[in-house]
Amino acid sequence: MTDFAKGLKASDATIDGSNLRILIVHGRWNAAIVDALVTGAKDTMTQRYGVQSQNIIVQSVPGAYELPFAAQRLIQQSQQRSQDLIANVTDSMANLMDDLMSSPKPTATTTGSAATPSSSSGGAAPRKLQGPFDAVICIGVLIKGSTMHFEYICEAVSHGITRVGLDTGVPVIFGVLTCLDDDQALERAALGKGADKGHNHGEDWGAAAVEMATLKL
Ligand SMILES: Nc1c(NC[C@H](O)[C@H](O)[C@H](O)CO)[nH]c(=O)[nH]c1=O
Ligand SMILES: CC(=O)[C@@H](O)COP(=O)(O)O
Repeated sequence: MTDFAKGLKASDATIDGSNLRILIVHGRWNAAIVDALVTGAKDTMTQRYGVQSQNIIVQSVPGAYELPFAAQRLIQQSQQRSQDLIANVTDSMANLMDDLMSSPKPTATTTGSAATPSSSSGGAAPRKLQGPFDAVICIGVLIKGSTMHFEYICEAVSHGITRVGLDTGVPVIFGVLTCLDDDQALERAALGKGADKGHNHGEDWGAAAVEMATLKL
């Protein structure tokens, strides 16, 4: 990795990520390298940008080829869940207002406490709204073997991840290493065998996710 590239930081550390919900989807091939990349992304988001660890959701899939499908489905489910929660809260508030409007007015002998909403509103206390994901990071490690399988997966995964972001409107960070040998992958997870361990690209992906999430494009 050139020195120039090492100096590139995706975003300004002053960005506040404390209210962000981030999804990390990762493959299980080359697991030791993937795990280092996931840790790099999580640590950067929590330690540098204040993202709360409980707001970083991690989902594994068999391999890189499954990343676009899983990212799309999890984004759609989070968006639907958020819409359902809002609808439930809206219904509960409407029922509560109906109850309040139909309850007898408090008299002078009332003990002075404001009429408390009856439980007939039926709605449970609204759960903490679990909003949709603000950004997604797809993490995988593809290492070329002896056939063209590598090329086909790289092509499918890169196009697939791009399409998920464009189709859902949620920023999806391309966190897939496409390496010709093990050493290239190790060095891009700061696990290199030489004196220079390399640079953990997961850190850059975490920073990019926070920046894209806060841009609210
Ligand atoms: N060779 C690698 C794979 N191959 C598996 C595919 O990603 C996929 O899971 C399988 O073809 C079933 O659909 N995956 C990686 O993540 N990394 C590799 O090096
Ligand atoms: C990226 C791959 O799918 C690759 O590791 C598979 O190896 P091979 O091409 O030798 O089957």
